[in-house]
Amino acid sequence: MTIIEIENLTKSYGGRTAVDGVTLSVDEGEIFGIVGPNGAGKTTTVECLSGLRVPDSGSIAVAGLHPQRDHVGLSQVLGVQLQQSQLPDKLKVSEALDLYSSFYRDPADWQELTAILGLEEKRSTPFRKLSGGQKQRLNIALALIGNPRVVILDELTTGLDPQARRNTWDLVERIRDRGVTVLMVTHFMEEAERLCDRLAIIDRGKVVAVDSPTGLVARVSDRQLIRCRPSAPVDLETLLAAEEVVTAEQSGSQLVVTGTGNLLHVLTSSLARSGVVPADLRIQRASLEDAFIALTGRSLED
Ligand SMILES: Nc1ncnc2c1ncn2[C@@H]1O[C@H](COP(=O)(O)OP(=O)(O)OP(=O)(O)O)[C@@H](O)[C@H]1O
Repeated sequence: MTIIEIENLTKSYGGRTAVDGVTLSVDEGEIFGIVGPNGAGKTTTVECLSGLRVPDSGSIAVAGLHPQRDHVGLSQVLGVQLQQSQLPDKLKVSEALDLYSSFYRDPADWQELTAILGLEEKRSTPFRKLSGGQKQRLNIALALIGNPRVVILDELTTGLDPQARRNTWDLVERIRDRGVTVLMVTHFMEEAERLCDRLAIIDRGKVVAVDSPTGLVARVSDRQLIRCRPSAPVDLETLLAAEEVVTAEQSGSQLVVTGTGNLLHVLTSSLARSGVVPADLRIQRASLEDAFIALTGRSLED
């Protein structure tokens, strides 16, 4: 079932187009990513979705609600964690959670949320004394406090160290496991690849492609490259006879095979039939980053 529907959304700032005809739909229960370089229009899109900005044209529905007309209803079904949200320095974690709970008819149990988010020990700590990761987790708790059906997470892991980033990914999966639809904005390809069921690549205000991470990679290339060190010389002719194998070369002790489909199975079973054991076997495939470059003509850092 579709829970977010965006059709032909446009938004300009002083004559400069930030979002240029974006059409997207997000299914209930999925983790959907919006990926694109700085300035692509990602934040503007989610700000329009959450009712913080008024679009120039186009239509938006979240759980059937209109972000401007049904603002009060929307706030009960949508939780938002925006980039760089700030709380007053002296506000304690428990005070922030109490305050936000009071905005909702049926708030979540924030004691449970702080336990899930690893903030139990920080309940009496003022906002300014929290680390970057703890602030992020508090912002996530505040986005979840209203028991939303949909949560928007914008650049959730920017500024976090690799460990904190991985912990946050686990957390996003746990949020989805609670039945919440997650719409996340990111410019980290690894994050999108790891977490998102589907994602939209946005570039210069337009949607370039929408698909699963593997679907996007396959659009660009399903070519794989396998390297290994076989325990005995390999009959390359036999390997090349397989439909999946495109090239097979032996250089020194290394065997390098490229191909498509279930290449790994074809290679390992062929070697096994001749009693050859492949050591140090490594597979390389195109990455989401490669797909992004092929689809947009530039890298995320451009
Ligand atoms: N309030 C504003 N006033 C004027 N221009 C703006 C405003 N907000 C965004 N823009 C411009 O609109 C374009 C899209 O910005 P937006 O923040 O939506 O992109 P983004 O993809 O989220 O980028 P980032 O990852 O850097 O946040 C950019 O060119 C940006 O400079």
